[in-house]
Amino acid sequence: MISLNQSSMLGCGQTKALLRLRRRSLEAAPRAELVVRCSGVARRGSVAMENASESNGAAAAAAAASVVDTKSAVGGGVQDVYGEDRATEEQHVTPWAVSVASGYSLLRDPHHNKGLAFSEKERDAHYLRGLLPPAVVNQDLQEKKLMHSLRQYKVPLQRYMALMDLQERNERLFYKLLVDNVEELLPVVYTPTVGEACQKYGAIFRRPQGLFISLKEKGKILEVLRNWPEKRIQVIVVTDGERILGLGDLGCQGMGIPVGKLSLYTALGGLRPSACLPITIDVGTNNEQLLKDEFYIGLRQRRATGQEYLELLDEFMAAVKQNYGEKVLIQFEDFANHNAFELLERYSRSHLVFNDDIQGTASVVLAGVVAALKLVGGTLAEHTFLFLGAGEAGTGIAELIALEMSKQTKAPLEESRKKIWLVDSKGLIVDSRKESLQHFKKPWAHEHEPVKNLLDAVKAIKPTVLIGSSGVGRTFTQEVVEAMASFNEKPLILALSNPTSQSECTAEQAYTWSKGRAIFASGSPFDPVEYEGKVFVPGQANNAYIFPGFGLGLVMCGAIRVHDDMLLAASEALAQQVTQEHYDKGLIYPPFTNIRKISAHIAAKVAAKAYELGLASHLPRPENLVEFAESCMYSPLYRSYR
Ligand SMILES: NC(=O)C1=CN([C@@H]2O[C@H](COP(=O)(O)OP(=O)(O)OC[C@H]3O[C@@H](n4cnc5c(N)ncnc54)[C@H](OP(=O)(O)O)[C@@H]3O)[C@@H](O)[C@H]2O)C=CC1
Ligand SMILES: CC(=O)C(=O)O
Ligand SMILES: [Mg+2]
Repeated sequence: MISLNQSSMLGCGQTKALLRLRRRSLEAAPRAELVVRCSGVARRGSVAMENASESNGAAAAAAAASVVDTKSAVGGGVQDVYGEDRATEEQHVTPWAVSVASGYSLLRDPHHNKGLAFSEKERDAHYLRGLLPPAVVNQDLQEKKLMHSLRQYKVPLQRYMALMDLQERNERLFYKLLVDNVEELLPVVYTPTVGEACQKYGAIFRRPQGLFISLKEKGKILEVLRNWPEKRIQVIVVTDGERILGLGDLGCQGMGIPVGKLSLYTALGGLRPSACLPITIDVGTNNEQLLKDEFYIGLRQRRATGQEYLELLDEFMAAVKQNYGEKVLIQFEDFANHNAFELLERYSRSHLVFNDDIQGTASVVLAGVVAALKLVGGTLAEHTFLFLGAGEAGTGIAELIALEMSKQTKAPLEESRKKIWLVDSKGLIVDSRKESLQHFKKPWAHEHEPVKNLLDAVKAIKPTVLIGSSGVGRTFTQEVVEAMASFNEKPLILALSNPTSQSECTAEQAYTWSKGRAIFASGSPFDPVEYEGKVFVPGQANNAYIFPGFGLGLVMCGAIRVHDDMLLAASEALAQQVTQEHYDKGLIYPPFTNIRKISAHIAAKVAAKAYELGLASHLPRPENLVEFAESCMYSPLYRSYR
């Protein structure tokens, strides 16, 4: 028999096929999980047991031992992950033990708990009698009940907390809710509510949901990684909390962002929850309010910078590679731009790194713009772009649009860049400012006289596309939108800043001030708007469309590096999912309801590009990459336990 440990070394499609085969051959016998304990911390080993009943416990243990990874050495029945079996007598080792999750501990294990959905047979086999009330209900009914009770909460943060509790209690049910009700729940686990959750994270903190790596852990980051109970990590989302959405420095409380992003990796992209690791690097915070807050959960010091900061990051990146290998995807999220560009550059040749704010946002916005061409006409190169905000999102998007323009027109990149203008807090970026500009702004310093504010820049540049990426709310004023509408039949206006409070304008403002002519999308969702008897449905221009499918594509082909052409491929795949029906509603993105299908197409295009570029390591290349992506996706449906 092949162990689950062995099977998980296979491609995920093969693993699924194997699991199906096993399930059939064992006649869906209920499955118990081995729990490996170390100093009181429950560790899950992906090991199947033939039978967990007391009467044949010895046989079960023997069977379990026979199915564990071949790497396990001197007995123990557990893979020798950290070389303890090989340790000499002088070396310290971890006291591993093996036990079976059943009874009360099974109910308390979020990965395996099914609540009232445990069948009569499972209740007998797993010592659950009396621990549950008599009713047996199915997962659909559990979902119906939970959605009903979630809808009773009028305060979004209460919904957020209820969902986080569910994730901690019953992981599969949490993901089933998220997958089946994505449009309704996305604003709860993600922007805008996750922003409020981060602001109040200390006060609402109950149980840690990811790894906290602070300056205190300097020199022992590898050990900290080893404290995490899962070993086969495929995606890490890491933040240092310095630029959380448009809310600024939230220090250690930024943890809500990696947790939220990774729940989308699973719900929207189908990555296994156990393969996802949220991490917050705590180097302090410059947020005075948090430093004074008695409930603050992070280091109470101002941010480390320079050499001290980089040394911690270097140690972290080296430890990740050492512990999880070359192919773990590290997604940087919500770092401040003075670190974000440098970190991406620093590790892009040694690690599989992706900055969602720079690259994921670029890919999603390019897709929206390309789709919008069907509504506004012209080619990419025939449009003129103006950004409010020249940071990670703004310059990241600008660069990818310019790259795509150049590919289409065969013009040099410098020429394409001239169609794109950016405004920062000091005004239009022009050549006379070049010397004092941060390096990522320099390519956008075009010849022009100085312009101090957005309205004057709009009037001077006359853009066809206006993109907000400033993190400052209500900066697309009535005058700005009216100016856009005065020289564009259909102005394309994207207010990307999150959360809703920081959106450059609301959907209602965009439609009303443009007299119903704007094509509008925003980073955080807005409800449909009725203007002069017509209903306008605003789209959501958010990197959540891209990163789950993008990450799945990288993981499923075993990519070793991210390449710009993969971002273009993801963007193309997303734009192709916009149908005439969507265009008829004025949408430039497909609805999130179809996101798993969309993610499969994105993953397929990304993987295809990786194979083409020689950056994929899982060989041979599957013939049908869309089908392969779908076959890799995690299903939140309950499994039967033998
Ligand atoms: N929808 C989506 O998918 C995404 C949305 N975002 C959102 O975009 C926003 C910006 O993120 P990011 O680019 O990473 O942030 P950065 O801090 O890197 O960039 C912000 C930019 O906005 C400029 N700016 C700030 N205030 C003003 C102002 N009053 N007028 C003009 N420009 C101003 C800054 O100018 P200066 O350089 O002079 O300081 C800077 O260039 C955030 O709200 C974030 O939530 C980000 C990623 C994805
Ligand atoms: C969406 C996102 O990544 C941000 O606002 O930072
Ligand atoms: Mg972000």
